[in-house]
Amino acid sequence: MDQQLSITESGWVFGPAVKGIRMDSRLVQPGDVFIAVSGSLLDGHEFIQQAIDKGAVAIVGEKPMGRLPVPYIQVQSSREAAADIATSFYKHPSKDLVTVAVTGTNGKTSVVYWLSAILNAANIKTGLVSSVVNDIVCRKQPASLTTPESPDLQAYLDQIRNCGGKAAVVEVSSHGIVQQRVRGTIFQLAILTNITREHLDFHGTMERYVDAKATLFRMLPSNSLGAVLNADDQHFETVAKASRAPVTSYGIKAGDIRGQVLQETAWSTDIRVSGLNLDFITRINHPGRYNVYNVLAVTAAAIRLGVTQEILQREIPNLPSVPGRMQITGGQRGPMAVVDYAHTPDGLYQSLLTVRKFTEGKVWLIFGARGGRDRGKRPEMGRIAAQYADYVIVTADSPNFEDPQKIADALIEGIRQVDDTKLKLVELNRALAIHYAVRHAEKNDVILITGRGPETIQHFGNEDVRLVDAEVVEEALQERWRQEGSHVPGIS
Ligand SMILES: CC(=O)N[C@H]1[C@@H](OP(=O)(O)OP(=O)(O)OC[C@H]2O[C@@H](n3ccc(=O)[nH]c3=O)[C@H](O)[C@@H]2O)O[C@H](CO)[C@@H](O)[C@@H]1O[C@H](C)C(=O)N[C@@H](C)C(=O)N[C@H](CCC(=O)O)C(=O)O
Ligand SMILES: Nc1ncnc2c1ncn2[C@@H]1O[C@H](COP(=O)(O)OP(=O)(O)OP(=O)(O)O)[C@@H](O)[C@H]1O
Repeated sequence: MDQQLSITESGWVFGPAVKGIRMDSRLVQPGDVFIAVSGSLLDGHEFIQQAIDKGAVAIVGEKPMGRLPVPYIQVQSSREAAADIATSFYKHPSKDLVTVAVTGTNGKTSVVYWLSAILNAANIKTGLVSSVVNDIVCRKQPASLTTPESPDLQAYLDQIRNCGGKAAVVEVSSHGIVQQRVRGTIFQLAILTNITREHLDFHGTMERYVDAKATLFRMLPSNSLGAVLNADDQHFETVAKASRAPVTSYGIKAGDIRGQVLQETAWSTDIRVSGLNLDFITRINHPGRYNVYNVLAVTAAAIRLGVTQEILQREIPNLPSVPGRMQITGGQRGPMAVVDYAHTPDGLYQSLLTVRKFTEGKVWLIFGARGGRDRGKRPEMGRIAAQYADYVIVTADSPNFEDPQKIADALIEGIRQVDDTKLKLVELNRALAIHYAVRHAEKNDVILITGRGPETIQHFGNEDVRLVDAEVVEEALQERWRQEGSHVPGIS
């Protein structure tokens, strides 16, 4: 049996037959090393035979195994080993790139998109790894997790390097940090957007959630470009203390880099940016105060990466839309519909507040909550809905293996605590819920549909149903306009 994988004092050594690293047996191809993980739902060790049948040349796991037809290496932690093996196999791609991590409860994808746009505009070829898409400079691939498992992350970074990329901006979730998906990645800069309630099903307490985020900053080398932190966030001090690297802070109320809001309209905000030798006025063509914070995070990071004030001032007004974030339909004729990915209490609050600002009529909210995720946030989101929307329609998000009615009940409980009369309808069929709102809204009302953004599949147990909020609302609007006797193109 050829030894295709071994561990020596100086690290992992690979034989010539090794072609890739996989943690999912279903994806194994001939020549791959398969790493078996004992997960929360399944045990990867049970898929070792499948991996071998598919051509795995070596197996790594954390349990003793009987005799196998390929070499088996037992380790303490499969996830840690996976990260070490992957960084070694792909020859530490993060060291050859300026690799930037973006973490936080909300705003990660927006910051990843916008920082990479600014860096590309500054002629620094930049790839990105995000929950929406992975852009490896020479092509784009759809994403599944926010932060890929370590072998996939290292493979993406390797591809970015091979495609001539000089920098990579990586969205780092708290799951990703705890599950060692970013172990071994050398970040030059790490950005924190904010920390509010989320994922307590996974972390248990807020302290542990904050600590998971802080771990990313503990990982920053002391000689790196540093940490970029939101000075207005309640957990700023905790995370700043965790960072071994220099801290650059940003904010509206405090921070090394300060944003002063000069003028706000429905769609844009004019800001003056000052501090750290910066002083310029620019326009953010995206709605909401939260996007001022996202842009300030991008600005602080870009400055640390050597981008000039002139480039920032010129490019901030051109920052691209992020799919499924404040995506507007039907504005010309009304009612207007907004699809937004808000799925945390703070995200929902920010989203409703933003929509409220540009609504002359009533605000309709259509929302549900994801099954199998933080249950405690549901009544809180119900309370926020009843407080800031005029009409609330409770529907299904992606229930996964939970009963959609029970999820709805938890949201309704919160709504009832604030104002029973706000609850307009409970309709678990999301398409019907959207059609109902479009049929009943007045022309100057706004219908906000939250929770799923650009997602295409709703999971009901083992059944997958295709549903894209933006497509359904567009179809409903067209139907309404047809009945009103005039057809107007939907996307405005
Ligand atoms: C809670 C969590 O993070 N779970 C992730 C984790 O699951 P797990 O460790 O429990 O794994 P498991 O499903 O029990 O399976 C055990 C092992 O068997 C392997 N397996 C499984 C089946 C098979 O046929 N063959 C096989 O080899 C799996 O690849 C895995 O390595 O590892 C799996 C393999 O990579 C992920 O698919 C799974 O993500 C689930 C689907 C998920 O939804 N994760 C979300 C919560 C998540 O991680 N989200 C964060 C961000 C959230 C945010 O930003 O809001 C993210 O970073 O994406
Ligand atoms: N800085 C922010 N503060 C609070 N809410 C925000 C912020 N930025 C965005 N949001 C809200 O959160 C939603 C998701 O934004 P975004 O995708 O950028 O965040 P995210 O952290 O990447 O989320 P995920 O990792 O779950 O994709 C937006 O649609 C908006 O409603």
